[in-house]
Amino acid sequence: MRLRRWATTAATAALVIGVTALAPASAAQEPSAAAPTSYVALGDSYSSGAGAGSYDDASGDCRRSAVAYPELWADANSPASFDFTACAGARTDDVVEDQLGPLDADTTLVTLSIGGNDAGFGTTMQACVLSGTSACLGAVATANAYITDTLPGQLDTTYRAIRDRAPNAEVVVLGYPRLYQLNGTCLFGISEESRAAVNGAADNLSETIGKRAADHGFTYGDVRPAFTGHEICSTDSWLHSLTLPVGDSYHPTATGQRGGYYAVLENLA
Ligand SMILES: CCCCCCCCCCCCCCCC(=O)Oc1ccc([N+](=O)[O-])cc1
Repeated sequence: MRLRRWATTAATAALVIGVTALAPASAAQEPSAAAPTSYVALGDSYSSGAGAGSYDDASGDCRRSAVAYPELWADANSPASFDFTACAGARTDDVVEDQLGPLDADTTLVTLSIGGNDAGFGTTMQACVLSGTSACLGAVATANAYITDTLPGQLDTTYRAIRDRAPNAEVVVLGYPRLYQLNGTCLFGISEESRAAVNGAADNLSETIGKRAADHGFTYGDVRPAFTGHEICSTDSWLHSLTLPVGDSYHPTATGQRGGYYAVLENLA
């Protein structure tokens, strides 16, 4: 074996010239150790950690949290490089235009959640909260039609751009939780019928994202099981209900980032 012969030759040379510690033996005998991990975290507010607190001041309106799942993964796995470009409010085209800078052929891991804002997460929840059940059901129907008809193509474009820029990376796409525990312990808020409809849209969104990810050879992490029992109206919610100011509304708490998102990612990458 060429490398073993090189190691023997080097050891001999070391003896001849009187060097006793040229290199650790393991370094010479394991030249193909795994390449260092280079991690890039893309996506929207569910990935930036809006709602979790401990924001990086420098991230401004992107609201990147020190306890968002990408930071938790980086803390636990000490990648050689870590770039966190996820941003609250991001849509698919924002990822392509603003977030892919750090990706290159050395990138080994990419994670993201994306698609909820394209599908109208904010306007849908606003209709549900402010305008009653019938408006909510209408807004959810509009979101479902978008998720079925338009979002798949937008995800394809985004995933292709990621693969082009990071040809060697494992790409882990994370979905979204159901927001509500049905028949739970909610004293106020939207109607039970509206809650069920919103959950249905969350399922449609997660299933659509999972299918597109699989078709691109990406790994999909379904967070719905991890959040089960921790939805709004449960007694141990990992999601904010309506908050003031509204920016944290319907987003994971710090516990949700850890127990819902990071736990799923750590099992996959
Ligand atoms: C799409 C249909 C709505 C039905 C509900 C589905 C439930 C779960 C899906 C969650 C999708 C969340 C997408 C990401 C949310 C996001 O970035 O929120 C923002 C957070 C903050 C801002 N902002 O401007 O500060 C804007 C948006």
